[in-house]
Amino acid sequence: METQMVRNKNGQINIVFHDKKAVQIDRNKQPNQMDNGPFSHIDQEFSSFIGLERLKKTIKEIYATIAINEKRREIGLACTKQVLHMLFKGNPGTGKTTVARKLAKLYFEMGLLSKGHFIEAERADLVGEYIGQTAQKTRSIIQKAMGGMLFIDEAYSLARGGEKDFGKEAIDTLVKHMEDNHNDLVLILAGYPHEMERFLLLNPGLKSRFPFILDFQDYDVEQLMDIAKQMVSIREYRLSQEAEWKLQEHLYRKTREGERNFANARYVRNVIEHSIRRHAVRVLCGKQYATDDLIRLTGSDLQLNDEI
Ligand SMILES: Nc1ncnc2c1ncn2[C@@H]1O[C@H](COP(=O)(O)OP(=O)(O)OP(=O)(O)O)[C@@H](O)[C@H]1O
Repeated sequence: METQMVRNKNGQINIVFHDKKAVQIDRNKQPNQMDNGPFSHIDQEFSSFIGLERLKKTIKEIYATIAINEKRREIGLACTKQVLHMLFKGNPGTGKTTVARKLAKLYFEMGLLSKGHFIEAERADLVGEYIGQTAQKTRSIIQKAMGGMLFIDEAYSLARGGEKDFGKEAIDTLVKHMEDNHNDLVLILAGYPHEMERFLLLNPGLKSRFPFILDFQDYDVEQLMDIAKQMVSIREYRLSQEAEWKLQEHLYRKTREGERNFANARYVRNVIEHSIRRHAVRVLCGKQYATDDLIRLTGSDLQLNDEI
C-alpha cells in the first residue's frame, strides 16, 4: 500500500493512501513540499545528518506504523497506541541533542505532539535539596514539557547518590508521569553508552518503559570529513585541498587514539569555527579581499591541537 504525506489548502498534513483517500492527522504549521513518496519529508528533514542510518530507519518505521494504524482504525481494526519514549546512548558530539530537537519538530508535524517544543533538562533542574522539593521541581519541568519533548542529558546523574539521594525521587516522578502522559509527551533519556548501561542495570524497571533504544555510534573519519565539508559549505566557505588533507590526517590520529572524550562532530565544528576566525585575521591583515580569498580556508587556518 502506498502512502504519502501531503499538505492541504489549510496547511494541515494528510496521509494519503494510494486510493487517494486522505486521513487527516495534523494541525496548521506545516513542513515543505512532501509529495515524493511516503518518506520524502523524513528524508528531507534528516538529509543534513551524515550517517545515522539506523535512526533514520527507525523514524520511518514509526511513521509507517502511525499511518497504517490510521488506515486500520478507519476500517475498525485494532490499533495499538505508539509509545515514543526513547533512550539515546552515544559518546559526546554524536548528535543526540540535535536529533532529539529534530524529532520534536517532526512529531509535531506528524500530529503526535500538540506543541512540539523541546525542553532540555539536567539533574539540577529536577533534583531538589530538601524533602518534597524534587517531586515539585520534576513535576514543574514535566508541565513545561507537556505537548513536546523532554530531553534529559546525562540521565544517569539522577541515580548518582543511590537509594537515599533525591535523584531517585526524580526518576520515580518521571516514570509515573511518562506513563500517565504518554499521549502528549515524549521523554528522551540520553547519555554516554557505558554510564547509560549501568544506569539501566541499577534501575531495571526503566528499560521496558522505553520502546526505542538508539545507539549513536562514533563517526569514522570519512563521516567526520563529510560533516566538516557540510559545516564549511553551509557557512559559505571551502576547504583547500591542503586543508582537507591536513584535517583528515589529524582526524585519523585522533580517532585512532580512541580518546574517551573525543567529541566527534562537535570537535569538528569547533575546529571549523576556530579556523574561520583565524582565516578572518589572516585575510584582514593580508588585505586579500578577492572572493576566493574570502571563501577558502587554507591549511594554515586550521590549528589542530588538543586545545580545541
Ligand atoms: N550526523 C551528523 N551530521 C551532521 N552534523 C552533526 C551530526 N551529528 C552531530 N552533528 C553536529 O555536531 C554538533 C554536536 O552535536 P550534539 O550536540 O547533538 O551532540 P550530543 O551527542 O548531544 O553531544 P553531548 O552528549 O556531548 O551533549 C552539532 O553542531 C551537530 O549539528
